[in-house]
Amino acid sequence: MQSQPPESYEPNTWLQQQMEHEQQKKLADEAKKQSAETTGNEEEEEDVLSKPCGPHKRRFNFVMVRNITFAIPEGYDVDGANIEYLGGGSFGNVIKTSAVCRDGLRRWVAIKKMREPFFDPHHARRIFREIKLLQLMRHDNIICALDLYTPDEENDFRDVYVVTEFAGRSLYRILKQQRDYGRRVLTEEHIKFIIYQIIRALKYIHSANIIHRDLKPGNLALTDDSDLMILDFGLARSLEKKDTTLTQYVQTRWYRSPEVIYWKIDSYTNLADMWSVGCIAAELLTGEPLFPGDDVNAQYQRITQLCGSPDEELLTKIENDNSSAMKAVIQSYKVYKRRNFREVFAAHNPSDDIIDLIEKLLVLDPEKRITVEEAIQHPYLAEFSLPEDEPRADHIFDLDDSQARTRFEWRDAVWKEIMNYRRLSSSPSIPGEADR
Ligand SMILES: Nc1ncnc2c1ncn2[C@@H]1O[C@H](COP(=O)(O)OP(=O)(O)OP(=O)(O)O)[C@@H](O)[C@H]1O
Repeated sequence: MQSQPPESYEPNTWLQQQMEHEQQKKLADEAKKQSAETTGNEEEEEDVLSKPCGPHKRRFNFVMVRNITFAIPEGYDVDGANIEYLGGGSFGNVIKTSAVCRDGLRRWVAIKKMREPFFDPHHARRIFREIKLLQLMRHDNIICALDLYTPDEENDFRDVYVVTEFAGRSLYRILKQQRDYGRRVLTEEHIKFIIYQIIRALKYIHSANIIHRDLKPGNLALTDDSDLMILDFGLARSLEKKDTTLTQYVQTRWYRSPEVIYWKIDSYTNLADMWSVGCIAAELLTGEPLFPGDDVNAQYQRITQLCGSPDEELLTKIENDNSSAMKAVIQSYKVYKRRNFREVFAAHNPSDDIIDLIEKLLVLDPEKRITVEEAIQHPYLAEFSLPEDEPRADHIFDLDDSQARTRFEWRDAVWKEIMNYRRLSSSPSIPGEADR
């Protein structure tokens, strides 16, 4: 059981403190802006920077974007015209700007300000995992942390910022635009290259014993050259570790595998990610989400209408892995036969190979689903396949996140991550860094 927070940190008080903190920053920001406007002094920008603060005594500009105050470190571009709001999910808000990096190049970067990172232990653990994985992953198709900071002092630590390379537009936005304008921008070649890169990244992720658990178009970004990056590792976890607490958050339901939603809740494996790849591949082909169920029952119906109901063998596994009650529930649903995928997708003129791959991905029984190592060798991807350039992780990632911690202990752990963050050559440079 999680220990209770001290009284002064009851959620309401905590929230109130967060809001006051935001308010103070807003006021400071406005005051600085006004003073800059009155003097009209070009050099005023220097004065807008805060005093050195945070664990590394960096200086910050406090910039408002969509009513949210972002602490942007000295050295990053803070010209409002160059700052773009990319979006906000349940766990943070993201902006795009640029910064001169340690290798001398200017890069577009995405700055994510975590939303109330230490609100409760689950939330705090999610932030911890995301930060940990963004530092561990080193792969062309996976986003990694270029900077990790807070403007706060340790005794008043509330805000966490993670900087990653700007990875292009999200696949969600691209697909939505296709639908909105009724015009296809993703060609067959694009689709194949996208699927190849997702599977190439998953080969690495799974070899590190990590399950992503949240693969969906919104977590995949594409550059103008069609280079793909997997974003967002907040829901990822180590394979061996059981974790009941986060199950409720897992994945946008449409891309979730049946064993995650219905029958193996806590013991699913990395094959759950392969189901998500199947859903994404079918969506790329048709332009529409494959299983857009309004609720879990509707979702189940859509899945079984296409993939067929569980057969006797799978029902026995469900009974053994879960319970006979679960088996009975599954049996109470209407029974469907698996459809012929070639016929279902015929209107989109698919190649035999893409249909064969989707059929092998969208298999109800995870033990019979294609693995990432098999998928990357599938004939559909042969055109891009280059085994010597499809790296596996060189070790299993230890997330150090299995023990129960209070949100204050998670906060301490995140503080340590920020303190010990090792900057890359592609990380934004800190002015005067070379002299430090
Ligand atoms: N490095 C990046 N490059 C390009 N776009 C990014 C980058 N990081 C985040 N984004 C975009 O910013 C938006 C917000 O991202 P964020 O991870 O906070 O939310 P989300 O994934 O939409 O939601 P949730 O975290 O609730 O699943 C998304 O549209 C995402 O595609």
